[in-house]
Amino acid sequence: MGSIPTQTPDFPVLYDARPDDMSLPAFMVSTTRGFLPRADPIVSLPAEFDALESILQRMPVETASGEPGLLAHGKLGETVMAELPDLTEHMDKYKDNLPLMNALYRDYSFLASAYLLEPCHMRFVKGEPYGLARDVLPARIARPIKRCSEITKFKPFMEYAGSYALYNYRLVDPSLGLEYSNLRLIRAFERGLDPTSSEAGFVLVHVAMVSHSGPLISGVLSALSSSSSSSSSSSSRQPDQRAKLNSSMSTMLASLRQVNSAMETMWGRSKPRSYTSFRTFIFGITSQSMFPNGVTYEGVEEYGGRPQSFRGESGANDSMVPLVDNFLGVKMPDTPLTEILKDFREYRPSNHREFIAWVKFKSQECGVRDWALGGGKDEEDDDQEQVRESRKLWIMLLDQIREFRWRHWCFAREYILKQTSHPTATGGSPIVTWLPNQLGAVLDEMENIYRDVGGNLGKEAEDIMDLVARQKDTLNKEVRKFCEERGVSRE
Ligand code: HEM
Repeated sequence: MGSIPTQTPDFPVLYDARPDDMSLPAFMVSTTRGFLPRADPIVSLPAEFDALESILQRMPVETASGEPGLLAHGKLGETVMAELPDLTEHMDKYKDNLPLMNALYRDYSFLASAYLLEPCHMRFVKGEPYGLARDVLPARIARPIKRCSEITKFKPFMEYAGSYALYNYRLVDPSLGLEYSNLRLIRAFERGLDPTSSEAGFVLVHVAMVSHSGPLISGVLSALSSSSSSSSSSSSRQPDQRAKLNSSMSTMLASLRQVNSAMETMWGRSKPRSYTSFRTFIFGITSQSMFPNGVTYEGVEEYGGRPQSFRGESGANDSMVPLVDNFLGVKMPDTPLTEILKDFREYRPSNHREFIAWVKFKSQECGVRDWALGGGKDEEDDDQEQVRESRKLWIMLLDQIREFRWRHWCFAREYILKQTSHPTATGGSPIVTWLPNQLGAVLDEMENIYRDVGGNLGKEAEDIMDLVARQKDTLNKEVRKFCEERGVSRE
């Protein structure tokens, strides 16, 4: 890996995503592409993998031509056993091309999930419970997925960024870029190769949201650099640093507003009633009734025949919200549900994970929160209007995270809770209580901060806080109702 031109001396965030550099991992944080891969995903595999390509094209319930595919007839498992050789030996020829390794990881992970969950899908379409999935991944899938996951540093199971969502889009016309109507899926389980399908809408709305994350990252970086004084002692901050902090937070706010408005398009692009039919294939192994004893990865020496367990792909592995949580230092309750939130961090591209951890460390080291909220020594020296602006922006940033998590709770209600009684989400979290754990924490945080700074932040902030009080009440009632109906505990 050559030297990388970076934005900050502390963390190698790219300001040039270097799309043609195949020696770098596909996913590295950049101020231009944010958390999207450095270049649009590789679509085609080398000829040695033709057998894999052929099965993947015939695999979806509805193929690109509109014909029923292998999963429509429950024929995937036998086709894999009849046609797919173990291609692991070809993988290492390409190991220095990390984006290509990522494409192979995506494709093997699609095949692995479809292979394992095919029996559950066949029961689901007959209106039966999921029952048990296959619990042995044959060597012809297990060995190559293990090898490319080692090289790409993903888990050897489908992940959100590296596979299902962020490495699964192509552009119809490259000159039109990431405009929504120009996006198509590369791989699908159900009807996703039709761009108007709910499966395509579900995935592509994630891509559309993340396409706005570049300015979020620039804003965070510049807010952190404005907050660290040259001597790292808060008393030496200059007045223009607060102006820079405020303008950086405004940049973050503008980006989050775009992310949230892209999220709102989910309702029209992916229908609540269609979600459960493609979701069968994105469940993980961890905490799922379909995999009571994990999955054995045949032929993978390192596992010595011991069954493995991995979480399923989930937006919970996206990096935007955790980035802002860490920048703002949002306090999560000390509950087993928060432990799941921490575990989700393990399922991200390693560079995203390191960046998010670095932001947490840096934000604490610089004391951004205290300074922004006017609790530091500088308060008397700073222009009071500017301090008030910082406080308001802080509340407004939290409000964007509240909005994201509130809409999310509405998604969970409409796409999942009203459609199915299966108690566990794709990532393996308990469906009724997990999202409210974090949403409740943000609502509490907003009330605490607003109270501690003494309010008085203007009409816009007052309206936000009124909404917070109402949503807190509604959330409590809804969670209580769902818990009672389903007989689950709130913790
Ligand atoms: C129909 C749309 C969606 C549904 C039904 C849905 C469902 C869920 C569920 C059930 C969880 C709990 C974690 C788990 O999987 O075990 C979750 C978490 C999460 N999802 Fe989604 N999701 C949707 C869309 C999105 C989109 C578009 C994004 C954008 C990046 C996203 C980002 C997240 C995040 C960040 C979390 C963690 C929430 C937190 O930290 O409080 N989701 N989602």
